[in-house]
Amino acid sequence: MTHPLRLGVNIDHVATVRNARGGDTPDPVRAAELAVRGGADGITAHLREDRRHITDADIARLSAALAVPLNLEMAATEEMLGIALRHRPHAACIVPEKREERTTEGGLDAAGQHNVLAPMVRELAGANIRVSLFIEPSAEQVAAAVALRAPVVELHTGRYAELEGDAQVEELRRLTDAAALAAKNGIEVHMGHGLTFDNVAPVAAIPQVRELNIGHFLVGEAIFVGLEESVRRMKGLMESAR
Ligand SMILES: CC(=O)[C@@H](O)[C@H](O)COP(=O)(O)O
Ligand SMILES: NCC(=O)COP(=O)(O)O
Repeated sequence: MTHPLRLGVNIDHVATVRNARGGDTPDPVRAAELAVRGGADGITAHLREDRRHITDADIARLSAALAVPLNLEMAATEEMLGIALRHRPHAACIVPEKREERTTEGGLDAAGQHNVLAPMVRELAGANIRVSLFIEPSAEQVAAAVALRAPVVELHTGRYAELEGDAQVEELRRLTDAAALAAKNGIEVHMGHGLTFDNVAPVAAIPQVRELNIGHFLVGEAIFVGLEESVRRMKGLMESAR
């Protein structure tokens, strides 16, 4: 059975533009509302340790204002766990962070960080927060998510987005295989990072995928057509691919 495919719109880079001048505009909350009008099923926001874009105040305002689920992306730290437990978003996605990175460069090493992640997953789940692990599309990392009893994985599509030709086809096969393995083990499958109008369809066509999280491209496209329209077009491409 092919489930309906949800779109989570990541509004990090609305905050990037806002922070460029240190003012209040463009407002990420207004962006979230426009994304929802365009068909977003949820909003994703990454509160990075360095607060380079989304801030603690943004998370508080989004938590109060959103009519759709908030997916908080967070590093596996005590600080971020405390913030998540305080705001209790619908979902929390644990992602790797490296200070010097320009953007997320890969998935969480769930296999190598089992002992760090296990109590965090338990505490978030105990607070009725749907926990997701942002991992590479590999059997090892899917097995680690099973061992951690994570209800959701988000498979990293950044490599797929960067590759071309046969290498991209091979990465799509890795994503397809990892999605099937995760679903077979009762884990809900999401995907995200680097997805665009041009590359989303083959990912959206993977039957086990329940949610795509897309941000940077949509915010960039919004400069030309507006965020509501860029979200609407992405949603249409996702629905046509199913
Ligand atoms: C985890 C992921 O792929 C993105 O959602 C993440 O937010 C990327 O970090 P930046 O938004 O800072 O590029
Ligand atoms: N987890 C992926 C996400 O939220 C958005 O990633 P991107 O589309 O900004 O690359």
